[in-house]
Amino acid sequence: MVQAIPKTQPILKARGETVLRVEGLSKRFGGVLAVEGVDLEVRRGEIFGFLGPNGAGKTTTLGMILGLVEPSAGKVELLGEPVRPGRTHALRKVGALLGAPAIYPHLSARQHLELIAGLQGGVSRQRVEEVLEQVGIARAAHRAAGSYSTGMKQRLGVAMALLAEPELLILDEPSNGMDPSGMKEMRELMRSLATQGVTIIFSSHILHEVEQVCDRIAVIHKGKLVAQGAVRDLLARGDGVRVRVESPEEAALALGGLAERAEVQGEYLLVRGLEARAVVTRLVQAGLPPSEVVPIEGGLEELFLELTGGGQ
Ligand SMILES: Nc1ncnc2c1ncn2[C@@H]1O[C@H](COP(=O)(O)OP(=O)(O)OP(=O)(O)O)[C@@H](O)[C@H]1O
Repeated sequence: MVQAIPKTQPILKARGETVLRVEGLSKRFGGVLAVEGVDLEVRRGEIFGFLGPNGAGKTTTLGMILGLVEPSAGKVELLGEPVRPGRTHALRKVGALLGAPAIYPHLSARQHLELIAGLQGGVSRQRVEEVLEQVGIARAAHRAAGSYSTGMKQRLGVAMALLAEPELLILDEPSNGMDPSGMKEMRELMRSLATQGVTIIFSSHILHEVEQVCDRIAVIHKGKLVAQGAVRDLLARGDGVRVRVESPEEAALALGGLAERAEVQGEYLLVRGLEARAVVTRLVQAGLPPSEVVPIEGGLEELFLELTGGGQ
């Protein structure tokens, strides 16, 4: 279980202020345009999910945000400061875990953290203990990390990223390789950290994971951003209404421009992005009154599959 902890969290700054702004970010690797014109905005205190199928460009984007990968175009502003590889003060306030953490199997979790504390300087012994509690591995902190489960190793990785009391935590596929209970623990850990004031950006190709824990998400597909917004708004976008009409094709034309999407399905028309009442009103005005109106709860999964062409 994740334990609620410290009294020493630094973040009492205004929730909602922008901590990360990404504009027109692109990255080309030779002939591959891995990231193309991505815009992102992440606000303080939120858990922001960066969702996309394998190879969509998530890791490359996070690498550019962290100043590890030089963008081909566009800009990144972290905590109000432009990110330039190798010389960005704001990066000191950012903790990151990209991929599996570097773990020495014979060292305990506590020894890992003490080692990093020594290298970073200015990190107290008390902070090491706080972080162990914070990620929920205090009781196993004396054991050799080689004996830890995948979930515990990831927690240790998060603990390492938290040592310097970051304002922003960036996690690339933190649940990769975990079983469902490990993934649940990671979600609980993220929630617990967010309530302590840490802003979190994490990437995932698993919709379910993102949907359950995030305030807002961005969906990337083939290097391009295809959606960004509050989870509840995107959920609503996946919803729709199915109407039975005499001529679904004519009805689709009548709704053209008003609805986000209108798709003919046999005798029915599936309409998204427009309330049932507005659909009916418009169809009646067009002389095409529906004989049946059925609300559809598509949800995020349907939207995600549509946006990414079914790719996970
Ligand atoms: N150093 C590199 N050199 C060449 N191509 C690269 C490099 N890094 C990434 N790519 C390519 O860029 C694209 C995006 O890769 P990226 O790793 O950012 O995707 P991802 O969404 O993180 O995927 P995954 O979930 O599989 O890690 C892929 O086509 C990948 O092959």
